[in-house]
Amino acid sequence: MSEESWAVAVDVQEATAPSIQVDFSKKVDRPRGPRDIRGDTNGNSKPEKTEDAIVDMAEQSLLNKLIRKSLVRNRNQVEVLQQDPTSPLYSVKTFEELRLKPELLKGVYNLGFNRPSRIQENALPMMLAQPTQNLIAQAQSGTGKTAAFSLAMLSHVNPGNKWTQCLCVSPTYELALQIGQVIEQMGEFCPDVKLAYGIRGNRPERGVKLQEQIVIGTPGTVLDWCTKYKLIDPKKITMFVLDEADVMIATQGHRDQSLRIHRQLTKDCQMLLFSATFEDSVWRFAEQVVPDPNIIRLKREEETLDTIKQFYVICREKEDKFTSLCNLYGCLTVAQAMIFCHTRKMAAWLVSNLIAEGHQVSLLSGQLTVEQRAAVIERFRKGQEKVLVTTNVCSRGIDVEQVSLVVNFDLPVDMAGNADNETYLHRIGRTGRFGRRGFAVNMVDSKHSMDIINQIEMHFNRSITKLDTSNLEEMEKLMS
Ligand SMILES: Nc1ncnc2c1ncn2[C@@H]1O[C@H](COP(=O)(O)OP(=O)(O)OP(=O)(O)O)[C@@H](O)[C@H]1O
Repeated sequence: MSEESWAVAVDVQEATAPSIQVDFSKKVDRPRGPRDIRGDTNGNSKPEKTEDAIVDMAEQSLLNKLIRKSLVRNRNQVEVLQQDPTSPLYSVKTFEELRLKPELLKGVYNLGFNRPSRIQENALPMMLAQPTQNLIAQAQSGTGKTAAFSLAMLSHVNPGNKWTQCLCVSPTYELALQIGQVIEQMGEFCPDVKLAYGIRGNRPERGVKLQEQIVIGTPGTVLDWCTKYKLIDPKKITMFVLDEADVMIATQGHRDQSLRIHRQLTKDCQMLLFSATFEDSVWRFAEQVVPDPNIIRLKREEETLDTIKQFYVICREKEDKFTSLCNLYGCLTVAQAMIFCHTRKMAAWLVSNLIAEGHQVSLLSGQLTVEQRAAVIERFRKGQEKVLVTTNVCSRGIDVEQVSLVVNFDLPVDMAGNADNETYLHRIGRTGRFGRRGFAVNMVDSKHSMDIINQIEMHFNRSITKLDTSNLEEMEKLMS
């Protein structure tokens, strides 16, 4: 089990224990060619994901969508593997070059998109090409995948034909709604193109074929609509989009339903598959669903420790850690800080103590709904609270540019109690971004946690300096 799912398990256990209530209102890889995507050559397989981890993946995707207001910066080059390497590779720098219908172009500009994102530059011409081409695209969340396939669907349909032509499946009800919203906004000036939501609770009349050209939904309902209720004729589907493939295949049922929908489509149907990550299992699934694919991949921008000063503070127990934290915070002119705890209970304890000290703190906890979490992040982003306390599980994907201090109140460890270097990098890589300077402070409360600091130092080959938070002068000097 990964540290993340382990921490989820800890949180689940803790959920049954009485928790401290905080009143916020008071204070507030590997890319492989089309012919080379079969299985893992090392024979390695990742452990099965737990149910919690699956829920967490879908929730994380939704959270990302809710909090994201603009494209994620990424300076990496897009990798393109064409099915036919001899065919010219088209990429566009403007939306005009795509020769979209004027009303669709108007919708794109109306969303505030001035030019295609990196992944869109290559993906859009491929998705709109004639004869049609299949595509597998991988890029992290926030790089413009949803906008890309929404545009492709809106451009693809013939509004004069009153039947479903594009099918898009997404892992959850909420994610489907989010995609639908993008399609609706982008298609605002295309009144003849209609969209239906194939999600639970939505029951059009049985046996009467839908007139909507685009259907977006979850695999179970969409499958029912195709087979049981006969609302859609799968043979008339000419574009099939599978979004968030990594989240989809994490649930066996979704995976099978997606394959059953796919099996009813014709071989001429254009297949498009999107995923934020690409483990081997995703590749194997993609291979089943997308024959003869073009592949586009945008690597994640590497996180780096280069612009981050790292420290550790020796403490005894949590009260002592708390005092150190207050000293530290008092000494620094910190824009914003993120503090990581291992469990929900510890995070709640810390928040209540910080609030009692008069700090403006928010808590990002697994007990909150996704919408509440999005609201907490949004407030933090706007600077309404300067400190965000969180567990690792809740914090993935949060980019707040003005964070200049990250505190590991609890150090990141794996199941065996060893340093979790990847999580360490994720956490502190949030600060010191885009050339800014950042600080990371690690609380060390045992010999074991000192060993972890040593492991982290060795792993990254960067020294972590001892800091005495009771010595203001020294601290100011070191952190200046
Ligand atoms: N060409 C563009 N120009 C400006 N903004 C864009 C462009 N394309 C997308 N965006 C915006 O960037 C954000 C991320 O885009 P989008 O949701 O399409 O990315 P994604 O890769 O699908 O990520 P996620 O899976 O998290 O939704 C959205 O707020 C979207 O409106």
